[in-house]
Amino acid sequence: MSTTTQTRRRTIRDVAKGDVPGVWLTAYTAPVAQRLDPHVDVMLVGDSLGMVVYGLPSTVGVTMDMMIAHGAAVVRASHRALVVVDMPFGSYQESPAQAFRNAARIMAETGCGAVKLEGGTEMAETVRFLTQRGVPVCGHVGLMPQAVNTTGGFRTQGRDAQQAAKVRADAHAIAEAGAFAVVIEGTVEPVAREITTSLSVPTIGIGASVACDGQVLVVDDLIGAFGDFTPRFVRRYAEVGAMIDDAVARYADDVRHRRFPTDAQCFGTGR
Ligand SMILES: Nc1nc(=O)c2c([nH]1)NC[C@@H]1CN(c3ccc(C(=O)N[C@@H](CCC(=O)O)C(=O)O)cc3)CN21
Ligand SMILES: CC(C)C(=O)C(=O)O
Ligand SMILES: [Mg+2]
Repeated sequence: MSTTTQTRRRTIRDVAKGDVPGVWLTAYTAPVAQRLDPHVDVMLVGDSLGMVVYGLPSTVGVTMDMMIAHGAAVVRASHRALVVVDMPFGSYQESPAQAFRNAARIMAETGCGAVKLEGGTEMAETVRFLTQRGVPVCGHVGLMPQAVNTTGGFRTQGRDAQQAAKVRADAHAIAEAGAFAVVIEGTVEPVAREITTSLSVPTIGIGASVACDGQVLVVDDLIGAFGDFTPRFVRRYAEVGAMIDDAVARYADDVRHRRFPTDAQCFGTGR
């Protein structure tokens, strides 16, 4: 028996609704997962990796194989946080059976503790099908990036009464179907607050106000490592992009002026 502190990995029971807000962040790679693991409750292997890691214009082109490769890396590099893997576009919308087949493959091949899928009332039957068969599901309502081609852009949801009613109905349907948590993205505060008050499972906000039971962000956004755009809901806690620029510029200058390498970086000079 090890004498070091052994903490078993968080499960969906450990991230239930509570007084202390849940800390969720995306992670796509082993080195990042290793750093986040001590600090967060949940690491989300988000399909945002398509835009952040692969330079795709949206999350629509993300594949099962991409999610599985990154999900497995994040699970390998962590031991404490619950790992949730996004189901990519096209892997679950067809039928509950298709969703189960792909969710089971994600869980078996990554070792993650849960999957997440986007959708509201139309996905409730699928969420019920999965949760009744051993697949913990996190919902995702409000701004649903995989629907970018039907919504015509990444648009905040719930600003008018009709939209607000839809986001509310979506969150309730998914929770009622057995989701252990519901991500609310890009939704105005009154709607997020009402949903949070009326659900028994935690709401996890991203651009959905402090009223939610927890928060999630794309980690590259919060450390300033993603430069293509910065949604209004992001707070930058570091400027890693600028640090990389500076480091690489200095390296390039040193190489061009033969200041790198020096003897300290060599295995023997014969001098
Ligand atoms: N790096 C990154 N961060 C994310 O949060 C993220 C991704 N990628 N990729 C997948 C989706 C796409 N997301 C996005 C993308 C753009 C906006 C955006 O431009 N929003 C505008 C205006 C929205 C409005 O007012 O309707 C903004 O100013 O925030 C928001 C969410 C969130 N997700
Ligand atoms: C931002 C979160 C909620 C997400 O779905 C993702 O990163 O793909
Ligand atoms: Mg996603």
